[in-house]
Amino acid sequence: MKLKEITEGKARLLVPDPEEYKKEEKYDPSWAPVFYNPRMVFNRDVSVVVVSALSPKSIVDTLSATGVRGIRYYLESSKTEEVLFNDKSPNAVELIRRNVEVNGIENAKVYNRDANSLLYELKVDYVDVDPFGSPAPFVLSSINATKRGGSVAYTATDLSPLEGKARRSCLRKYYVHNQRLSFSKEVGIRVLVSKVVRDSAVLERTVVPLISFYSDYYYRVFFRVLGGARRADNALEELGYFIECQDCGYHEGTREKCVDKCPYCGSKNVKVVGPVWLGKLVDEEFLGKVMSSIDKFEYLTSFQMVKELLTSLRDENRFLAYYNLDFLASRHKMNVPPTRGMLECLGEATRTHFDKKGIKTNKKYEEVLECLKTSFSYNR
Ligand SMILES: C[S@@+](CC[C@H](N)C(=O)[O-])C[C@H]1O[C@@H](n2cnc3c(N)ncnc32)[C@H](O)[C@@H]1O
Ligand SMILES: [Zn+2]
Repeated sequence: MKLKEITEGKARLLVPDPEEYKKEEKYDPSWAPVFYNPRMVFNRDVSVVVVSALSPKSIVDTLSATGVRGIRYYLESSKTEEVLFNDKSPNAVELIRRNVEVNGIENAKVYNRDANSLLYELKVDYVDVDPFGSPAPFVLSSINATKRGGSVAYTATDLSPLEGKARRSCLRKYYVHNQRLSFSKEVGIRVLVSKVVRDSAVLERTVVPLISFYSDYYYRVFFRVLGGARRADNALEELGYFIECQDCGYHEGTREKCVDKCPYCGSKNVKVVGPVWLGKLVDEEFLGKVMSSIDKFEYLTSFQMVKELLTSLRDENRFLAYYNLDFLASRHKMNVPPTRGMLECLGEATRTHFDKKGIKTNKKYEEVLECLKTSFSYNR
């Protein structure tokens, strides 16, 4: 394997040299013998910051590839007592061993196993699941491998099922009846949380979302894992459905599955999606802890972006499901209103990191529509 040395965060890493694996001057990380994607640096930077607030004693980097995550958590988050690395690819394992040595990681164990079978043999404080595509095949085993009170994180890059484009795939992987809605960027993450809540309940455990976000082409969610059938039952109570009227643009989250007409305008042209997570996507106390120690991560290349993301997550956490202004305006045959004007008009409202054209508010739908008309007169 032709390698190149790079740095990411505080780690020195040997990764496949992209120049060697190009095809017709193009490069895709999946063409190299071991996967390393520079587009995921932001995901890893946020993860380093979050894992630092979790301060786990033992970590498993379940799908390690180059080992970058486990190495960075050890160097930048907390000197954990034990870091376990795993990948089913022998090439990856060889590279992980070299990278572990280059970075002087003591207490590392490197496995060359199928992730699911390994996870059923472990109990650790923090499990990281960063797969190709969907994390669904690893949810049960990773929840099982997390100690009570510990944490687990998932990356999902399979946006097509999660956002309701690949509907059958969404049903297979997540058992959610999904379809395209104007706020599907947020629906997608709530489909993922719903799956993790339901799988945890099977094990008489539950999960509390600590930090959940969307970026670029993936979702990332960190959960606290708690024990107890009663808690699992309570979490299931927070699942429900989104309905969206295709005529007037009204939407809501509801426990009611059989909605056949729009509660606002009476139209039958209504889409229903679910079961989705209708609870909070962020634990505000935990987010406060993360933000209070953010300054020690000033060295991160994406430091400003991480701060902006955390601030946005804090601001939008009190609202459920954003309105996409393009969609609303098109339903009412109007020009798209200025976002600033809408925010000023509504008062109790915020932008959302899910969508540049999105706003979140808990104002009544009548008021949203009123602002759609008047927001043009606000200062831009
Ligand atoms: C997206 S890559 C991981 C990237 C890495 N976490 C990072 O941040 O750069 C997924 C890795 O999972 C490995 N993999 C896929 N299925 C697996 C399985 N069932 N058990 C163990 N490893 C697996 C692949 O070989 C690949 O290296
Ligand atoms: Zn309607």
